[in-house]
Formats: sequence, structure tokens, C-alpha cells
Amino acid sequence: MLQVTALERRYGDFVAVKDVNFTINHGEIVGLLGHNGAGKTTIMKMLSGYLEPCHGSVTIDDTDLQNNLKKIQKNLGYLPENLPIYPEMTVIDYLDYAADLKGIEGHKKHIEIRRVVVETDISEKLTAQISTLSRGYKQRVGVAQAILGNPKLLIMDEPTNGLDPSQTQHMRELIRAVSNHATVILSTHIMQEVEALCDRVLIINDGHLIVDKKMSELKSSNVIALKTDMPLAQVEEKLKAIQSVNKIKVINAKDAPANVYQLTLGTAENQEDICAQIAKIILSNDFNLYALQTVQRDLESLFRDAGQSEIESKEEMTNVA
Ligand SMILES: Nc1ncnc2c1ncn2[C@@H]1O[C@H](COP(=O)(O)OP(=O)(O)OP(=O)(O)O)[C@@H](O)[C@H]1O
Repeated sequence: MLQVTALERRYGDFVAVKDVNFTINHGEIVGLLGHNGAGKTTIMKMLSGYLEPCHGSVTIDDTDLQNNLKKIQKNLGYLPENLPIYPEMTVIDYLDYAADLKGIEGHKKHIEIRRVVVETDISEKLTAQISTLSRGYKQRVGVAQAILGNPKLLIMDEPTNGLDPSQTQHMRELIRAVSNHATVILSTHIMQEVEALCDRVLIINDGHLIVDKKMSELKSSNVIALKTDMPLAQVEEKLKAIQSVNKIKVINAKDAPANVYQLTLGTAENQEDICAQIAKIILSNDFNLYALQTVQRDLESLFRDAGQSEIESKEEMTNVA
């Protein structure tokens, strides 16, 4: 649905975004992640047509964005990082104006404004001047204008910025509901947000796209954690029979007689079969098996290491240990 090809943006001589390519299908919720200054906002501005790329293209349903800006922006919702909300306007006037900009008219305009006011829970502030609103309420007004007209593509820069926990939860539900009829791209620094919402993650580093993976792929690792009283020498000898086990490391030997071992596999596939084979070997040799589990990557550390040449697998072995 959304296709980004060789996208590039310079600010003077500085290259903020370089050769970014990805495709996003209808109904996906995609998280755009990266450290401060990585280029996320620049990409989002180009996706929403507010900033022209120096090179490359954005097409939505095979229609070029730059050449059909007005038409596409009617079906696009954008929550920018710094809301361009007019401080002197009241909330209701601002939503009315935003609806006009999207070409929503007449009876439909009233219905739409009512809908977004309810969905973002801002009815009690409708007549308040925007300059008097708290950060969280301003954010909700920004989200309300973004979802006006049921856009097919919703782009949100830090959507839960400034919201309290219950509003954050509410916003997540809202984003999920929107994704039933739209593609959603959101940038965030909050990993729980990514875990709770995203089907896929794009990680940007120094203007380059360095990771484009489904959540499930991103979290899966080729590591199994094993807790047993079988000593290391025997574990090494007996598990040789399983070809996929490449490396065995003792993680925690303090809990004697049980050790926690980290088994690195040559592949991230068939882990359940490999676990079954390991269990059989331990038990058939009359040792105790206290724990055996595949280890998921920890998103926080993945994100932290995003600038490294190779993203290391930092596993959470603590549960087993
Ligand atoms: N108008 C501008 N003029 C010059 N440089 C800019 C401009 N806007 C952004 N940049 C630079 O481009 C780079 C990418 O900025 P961008 O705002 O896209 O990053 P970001 O990933 O959204 O960061 P953050 O998480 O801090 O919001 C940064 O180095 C920034 O300083």
C-alpha cells in the first residue's frame, strides 16, 4: 500500500535520511524507532507530504505523493512531533478548521468532529482556548485532528507523549481500532508501546534503515536456556549428538548442584524439537531438568545496540537463572 523508494533528505550539506526503502501493507502497525536525531521525524514529514524529499519517492496505492499531494492528504492523518496547534483558537474551532482542510463538509463534518471528540475524550475542553490546555490535552487534540475523516494512513510522531497511564492505554486501544481500517506508522521511544502495538519495526540509525523486521522475528533468538544438575563436561559431551547446538556456556554455577547453561544454536528454527531432544538426553542420563526454554530478545537492548554494526542478541537469561 505504502511504498518508499530510495528516500533521501538533506539539510544543507547534512544528509539526514539516506536511501531508505520499505513497503507497508494495509492494516499494519509499524513502529519507527531510532535514537534522537536518527531521522524519524524527517521520514515522517516526507511520508505525510510536509517535507519534500531531495531524492526518491513515496507512493500510496501506486499514486505518487508529491504529484498528488492534496488528494492523498485528504486520506492521511498526521500527528506531528510539535503540534502546529493554534494557541488562540478554541478546541472546537481548531477541529472545525482541520476538518475544512481535509475537505470534510456539511453534516459529515459534524458527525466526524463528534466522533473524534468522543474517541479522544476531549468533550469537556471543547470551548477552552488551546493555549490553556495541558500537554496531555494538547496531544489528544492533535490526535483528534489526525483521525478526522477516518484516514487510510495514520502517521504519528510520539503519540503518547505527555499522556498519563490511563490515557496511554486508551490511546493504544484507539490506535488498534484505527488499524482495522488503516495503516499506522508511529514513532516512539517507549519500548512497551512497540511491544503492545506494533506488527513490525523499522529501526533508523544515522538516516539509514538498519532493521526492517516483524516483531516476532525481531524477538526470536537462537538461544536456549537450560537449568540442570548435569555437569558441564557431560552436557558438552551428550549434547554433541544434537547438531544444531553450536556453543555451550555456563551462565550461573552458583546454584549448585544445578547450573544454568546458555546453548547457542546454528539456527533460530525448530527450537521446540531441539528442546525436546535436550530434555530426553538429560532425563535419560538420570539428571534433573529444572528449566528449559527458548530465549526471546529483549527489545530495550536491541534498541540500545541499534547503532552497532551487528545487532547482538542480548538475552534475558535471568528468569531461568
Ligand atoms: N530543519 C533542519 N535543519 C537542519 N538540520 C535538521 C533540521 N531538521 C532536522 N535536522 C537534523 O536532521 C537529523 C534528523 O532529525 P530528526 O528530527 O528527523 O530526528 P529524529 O529521529 O526524529 O530525532 P528525535 O527522536 O530527537 O525527535 C538531526 O541531526 C537533526 O539535527
